[in-house]
Amino acid sequence: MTTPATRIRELVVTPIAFSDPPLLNSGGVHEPLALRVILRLVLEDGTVGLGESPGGVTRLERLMVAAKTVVGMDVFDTTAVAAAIDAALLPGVPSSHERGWTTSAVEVACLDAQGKLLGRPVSDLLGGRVRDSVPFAAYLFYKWAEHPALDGRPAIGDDWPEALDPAGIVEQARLMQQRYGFTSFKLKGGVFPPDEEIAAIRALAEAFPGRPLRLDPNTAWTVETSTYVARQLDGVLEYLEDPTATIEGMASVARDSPLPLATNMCVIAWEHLGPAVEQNAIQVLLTDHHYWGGLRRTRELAAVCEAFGIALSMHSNSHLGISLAAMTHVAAAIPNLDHSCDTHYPWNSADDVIVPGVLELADGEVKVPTGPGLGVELDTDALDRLHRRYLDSGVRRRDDTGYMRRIQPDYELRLPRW
Ligand SMILES: O=C([O-])[C@@H](O)[C@@H](O)[C@H](O)[C@@H](O)C(=O)[O-]
Ligand SMILES: [Mg+2]
Repeated sequence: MTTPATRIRELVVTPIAFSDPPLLNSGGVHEPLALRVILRLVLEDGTVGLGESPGGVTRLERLMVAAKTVVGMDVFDTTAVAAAIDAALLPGVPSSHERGWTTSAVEVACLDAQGKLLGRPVSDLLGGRVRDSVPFAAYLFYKWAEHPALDGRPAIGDDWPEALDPAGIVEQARLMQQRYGFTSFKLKGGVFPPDEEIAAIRALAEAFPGRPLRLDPNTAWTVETSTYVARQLDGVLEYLEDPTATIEGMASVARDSPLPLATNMCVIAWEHLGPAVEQNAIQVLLTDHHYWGGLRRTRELAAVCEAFGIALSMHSNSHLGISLAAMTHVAAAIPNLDHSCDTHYPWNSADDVIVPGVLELADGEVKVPTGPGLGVELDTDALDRLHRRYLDSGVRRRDDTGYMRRIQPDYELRLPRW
């Protein structure tokens, strides 16, 4: 009997490390290296599907379990592939959200391989694209000019100036606009006292009149502070993202907030949707295929949001081009994408693992690739280089707080802080 060409022969799992600037958030500061894992799903006929997952040793170990589980399965059986990985992880990983990170990355690699076999873009496998390009927002961060010299290592600079006050944030927004043409802006807050961040948003509103603005302090505020900020920025922000923790906390803010509230923190698994809807805790969901079960499940999530009148946006973490391609395909296939998507890509794109040329951020948008699968090609030299960097660096998990403490020993993580 011959082996079907669509059978999965191997899943190659490669951890990588790439440069990241000193971006500040409510939990500390980004380290000089960020971690991801690149997947190559190899079929019996030699077709290779690409995937990209957030890194860190825990996620890596789970992907290694997935790599053993999927061998011999058919690449078109994505539901069975996800169920098999889920079952293999379940004994040690009770959280469906946590298991979702692994199944999602493998699903993207399966869809890339399917598209290559069929000669069709992934967006076609998701029902077809409803837009030819996907809008993204500039993701603004308070940042230091450079990673300071530490433990004998010299300082590490980058091509974005320091941004620690409203003028610095406006300058960063102008650069983002010049370099990528963004027309909407998100500020990562939770770094300075709320009135300083309100001032930064007001400065952006003055510099970019009529442009959509958002603020996301990653739960740095109490319910009272969140309500205060929402009232201050009524008519200025399109939405306020995760001002405070938990569905209950967000529901309390929502009762008194004139602004829509958005989340990528308190509604992160299917079982959270019921309580969030019952309590009217959120008006916008930032979806993320990396943990919602992949691209098809994200499409389904969009339909659920439509049913309950929840608007849709998209979340991002530090990522490279395979993830950007996957985000672009799924966003292209979702009719009710109500807001431009987040992306960290400008902060990290210099170190990408894909061959340049297909995915370009221009005019604040990414054109949906029309080639087979995700439409991007792996740069294997870049992959080898970033894998070596991972091996040599010794960095094995993201630790924004620990890194901040090495620079400012009296730094304390407090959520809420204000
Ligand atoms: O990279 C960061 O510092 C962000 O805060 C990230 O960790 C968040 O996951 C994300 O961007 C968000 O919207 O909350
Ligand atoms: Mg967020």
